[in-house]
Amino acid sequence: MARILLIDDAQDFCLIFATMLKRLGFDCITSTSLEAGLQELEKNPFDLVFLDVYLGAHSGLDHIAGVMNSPGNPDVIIISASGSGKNAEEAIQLGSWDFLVKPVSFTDLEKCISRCLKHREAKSRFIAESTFHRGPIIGGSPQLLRAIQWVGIVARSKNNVLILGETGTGKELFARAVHENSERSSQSFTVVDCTNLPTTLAQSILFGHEKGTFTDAKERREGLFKQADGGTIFLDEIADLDMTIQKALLRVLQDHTFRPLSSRNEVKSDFRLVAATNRDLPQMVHDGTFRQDLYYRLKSCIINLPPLRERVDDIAPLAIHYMKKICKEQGIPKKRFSDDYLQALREYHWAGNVRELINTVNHSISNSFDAKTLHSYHLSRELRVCLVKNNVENADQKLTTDFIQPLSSLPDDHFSQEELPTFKEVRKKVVSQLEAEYLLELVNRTAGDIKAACKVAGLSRARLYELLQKHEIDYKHAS
Ligand SMILES: Nc1ncnc2c1ncn2[C@@H]1O[C@H](COP(=O)(O)OP(=O)(O)OP(=O)(O)O)[C@@H](O)[C@H]1O
Repeated sequence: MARILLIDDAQDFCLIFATMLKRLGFDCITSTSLEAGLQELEKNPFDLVFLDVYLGAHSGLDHIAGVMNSPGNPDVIIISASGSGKNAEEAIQLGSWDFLVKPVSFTDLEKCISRCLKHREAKSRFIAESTFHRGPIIGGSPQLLRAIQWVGIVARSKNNVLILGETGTGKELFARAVHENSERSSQSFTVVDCTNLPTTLAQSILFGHEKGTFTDAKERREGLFKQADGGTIFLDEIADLDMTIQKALLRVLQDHTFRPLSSRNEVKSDFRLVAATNRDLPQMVHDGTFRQDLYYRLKSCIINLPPLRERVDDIAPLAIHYMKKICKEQGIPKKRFSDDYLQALREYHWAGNVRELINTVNHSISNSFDAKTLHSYHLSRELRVCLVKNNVENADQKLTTDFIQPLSSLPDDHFSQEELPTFKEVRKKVVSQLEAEYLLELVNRTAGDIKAACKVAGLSRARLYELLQKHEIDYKHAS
């Protein structure tokens, strides 16, 4: 029987809800606070979680992803006393199955639960039956596994696919996975980098041309859409296509036919389109730089790739995999990772995602010479500055000596006194050293430009002057 949890701070509602579910034949566990609910989720896997929006100081909406990533990967239904359209939209965008407004009628509740559980069952049957080849995709975080599951489902359909994610999240890797797991896997996978497609030649590169169409057209050219016949065409960075090509593409997507430049005949191609972008397409549609009709055509099947900072569990396996690969390529023995190195990787924000992580590991390997173990001091200066800055800002919440020590060695005499200093004294000393280290780097990087320094550091001019004075740093004579 399905396991259902309700997290709602209204005790009387919990009672009524549990009674309604009992009448529907379900046992429902109820938690009257978010904390209690999250603990309940860690104890036992659930199939379905009803989550209130206003939970004391918390918003249920902020915890949809967390709940969905808990053991059993439950589906989430948001339940709220206020029927705010904005909340409903946000809930669905964040992955909630439905949005119910209190009071919920017995019939609506029954319908909603039965649909959700039926869909959940069908999905798990489908996943159990399908064999998904993840190829070179590394990682086991719940967020990544969910994306992989979805790729498995999407790959078997015939739909066009749109992959969304920040730069370096693996959009091309996932596009290949869609192809490799589809019935077209034995056919070609054609990659088009729309960013580097020269506008004047784009039509001819994509759709082909006849001999003599323009001065350099010495031969007839087939075009990439024809080459992809039977296979998959991957349009990377589709947002960079110019408006004329967007219009032509829309037609090609509708009919799967097109006319090469200067040709009298239409050409047919049975391709499957997978497109990707790291841009905000709805915003581009709003700004008039991306065609709305094309966007609607593309968005029927979307794969969202989460950024690396939201799936911290993938960082170590990825780093280890790429460390082994790089060492093998360079013909050197494998390196070990110290705890402080892995901890530093976990703390960083990875704006460039997996691509940046690979470059970082590569840099650390070169920087470690013949050392067998990588430590945080083998990381690039830029990354260490970011970490130090982060650390200073969050010093009060997460100051722990084992994390700070590798980033910035403690003062030499830190534990040399006979008596162990108080935690407060050590903290003050270490924070002060980190501040000085950061400020020196800041001043050097901004070449003494105080305005730029304030912007980078996110500090007011007065606060920055105060800190510079405290550490006796002369910003005017930065090297
Ligand atoms: N989950 C993963 N497992 C293994 N390697 C990965 C993973 N995700 C990304 N990579 C690697 O990271 C690098 C960047 O990935 P990819 O080119 O697919 O990103 P992208 O999202 O298409 O980036 P961009 O938007 O900049 O084109 C590649 O070397 C890819 O192999």
